This record gives sequence, C-alpha cells and structure tokens, in this order.
Amino acid sequence: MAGLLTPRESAEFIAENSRDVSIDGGGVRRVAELLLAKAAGPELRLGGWKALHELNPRAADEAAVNWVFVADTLNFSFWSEREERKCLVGYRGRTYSGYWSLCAAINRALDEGIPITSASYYATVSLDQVRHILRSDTDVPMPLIEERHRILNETGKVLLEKFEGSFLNCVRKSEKSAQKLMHLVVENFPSYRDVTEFEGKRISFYKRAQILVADTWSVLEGEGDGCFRDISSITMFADYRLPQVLVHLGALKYSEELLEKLLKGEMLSYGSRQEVEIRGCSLWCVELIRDCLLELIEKKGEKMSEEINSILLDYYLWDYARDHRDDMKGIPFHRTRCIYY
Ligand SMILES: Nc1nc2c(c(CN[C@H]3C=C[C@H](O)[C@@H]3O)cn2[C@@H]2O[C@H](COP(=O)(O)O)[C@@H](O)[C@H]2O)c(=O)[nH]1
Repeated sequence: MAGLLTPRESAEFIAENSRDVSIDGGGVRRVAELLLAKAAGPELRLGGWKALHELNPRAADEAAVNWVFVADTLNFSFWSEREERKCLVGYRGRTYSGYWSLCAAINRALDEGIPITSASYYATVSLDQVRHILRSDTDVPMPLIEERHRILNETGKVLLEKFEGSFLNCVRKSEKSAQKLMHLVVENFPSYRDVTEFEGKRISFYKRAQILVADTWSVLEGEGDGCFRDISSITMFADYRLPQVLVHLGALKYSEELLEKLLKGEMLSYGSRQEVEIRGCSLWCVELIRDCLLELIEKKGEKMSEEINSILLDYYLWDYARDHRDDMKGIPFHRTRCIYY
C-alpha cells in the first residue's frame, strides 16, 4: 500500500511525536537487566512456546499449523467490562480466561469431533455453531461473537479459494520469509489489516499478522517450512497487555490525563490518537529493550544458543503479565473493542 509505514517505522514515528505516552530510558534498561537474568533460561527460547503452554499443539505438522491459523484469526479482544465477570472455559480439569479461553474452546471442540481448524468447516459454520464452540462456563460470553463468526466464514472461504484450504500452503508461498508471509496474510485476509493513520501518515501495527507469523515459526519449531531467515524482523505484538506490563515495569509512562482516563475505564476507539500512542510507544519500547539486552549480553560475553528477538521478548513479557496479574492491579490496560488485538 502506497506510503504505508512498516510496524517498526510506524512505532518510531509515533514515539517521536507522542504526547500522552513516553518511553523511560532508565526503565528500558531495568527491564533489559531483568531479561538478562533470564536470557539463558527456558522462557526466552523458542521451545518455550510448547514447553510452557499445555494448550498449544505438541506437533509440528499441517494440522498444528492450521490450529495456529484459526487461533490467531480469532486472537482478539478478550477483556471483559468487569474483571470479576468474564468468559471462562473449563478444559481437562483447568479453567481458562482471556486468550487461553479461546485455545481451550478450540481444543474442546476438536475433542467433541468438531473440525473447527478445517477451513471447509469454518467457511460455512453458522453463528449458533460458533456460539456453541466458544461457549463460556459463566453467563458472560466471549466478546464479539458475531464478528468472530463473520471472520471465520470470510477467512475460511479465502483459504479454500486461494490456498487449497490449508494455511501451510500460504506458509510455503512465503519461501521462508517472515515478511513475505506477513504480507501474504494481510493482502489475502482482510481481518488482519491492522492499519490506521497518525499525524497524517499511514501506519501499520499488523498485530495479528505478526503474531501469526511468530506462532507459525514456534509451532514448526523454527525448522523446515518454519525456518524463516528474517524472523527477527518481526516486532512485538501491539495488544492491550504489553502496554500494561511495560508501564508496570517502569519502561513506559502515561500522562496524568491519560492515566486518569484509563483508571476510569473509559474506552479508547481504534485509531484514536491516544490508542495509537499507547500501541506505537509500546512497540518501540520493546525494540529499545531488545537493543539494550543484546548490548548487555555482548558485554557479558555470554554465548546465546539462539538469537534473542522481539518475538521471544514479547512472549516473555506477555507471560509475565499473566503471572503478575495481582501486582499489576493498579495499572489499567486500555479498553479498545476491535477485531485487531
Ligand atoms: N503481545 C502479545 N499479545 C498476545 C499474546 C497472546 C498469546 N500468544 C502467545 C502467548 C503464549 C502462547 O504461546 C501464544 O502463542 C495473546 N495476546 C493478546 O493479548 C490479549 C489477551 O490477553 P488476556 O486478556 O490477558 O488473555 C489479546 O489482545 C490477545 O490478542 C502474546 O504472546 N503477545
């Protein structure tokens, strides 16, 4: 698209022109130091995607790739109006919320013999069937069920028409380029077009397209079709959890006015100035943390078994946010209801 900045270019431009969100250099360094202590551990490694998350596929086959595709096609907007009333899904003895409630619902459907990861099924699945598949154990349904139904039909039809019904064919068309795969996804699947404007420029975050590439790399264990030579060009994924954890860790700061607004639970619309500043500064903040961490590793002379990139930092920080929910109670996440993150 003419004049469209890449996510990384967008983030740098936003950070340079942001009014209500700023990056704290000292906080960036402190987070890099926190991550340095983990650099050699299991969390900051590609294998963590399977080892740390029981709902993710164990396999690295075509079915697993198609599982990732349907999960990331629906990977958006799980936050509930009130923390104590939210969608929950029980699966194999455990109860899941947020993003994990989606994964649990997908696996529950597969166990029930519903082929939810097959394009030939979800291209024509009905709204009632989607309501059943994504049903909550509480009286609070998963948000945006109608949009999820529409997106499943739209995405399934495109996958059947252009990629013989399997996302692995789309991956193979990328010829092991993460950037090419990301662009194939946003060109062919409209619900992934996470683009907007800021200060007169056309900017992109491509949050779900980037996490789809990352999760494809992870499920294929960075091998074979998933051995992307430019995987480190993928940035963090601008969702609503990473900003919250970056503020909690002191790497990101909100203006008094914005903080007050978020504490009141006011919604920010998709593409509004403050929402774009939160997403863009978060993305740029993780890029700076990565640069600082790589410098610290260099200084320490530590040999890394695999390259640390923004994907692994993002996964770590997202898991950290999950594990420190209570510590982060005082820090609001921003409330935008949309299909992009
Ligand atoms: N930045 C970033 N955002 C991520 C993810 C994930 C899960 N992905 C990987 C992580 C572990 C698995 O291995 C998955 O591969 C979900 N989200 C976003 O968070 C929000 C849901 O949050 P909560 O309401 O708390 O469940 C929603 O916008 C969702 O889109 C990630 O990793 N990074």
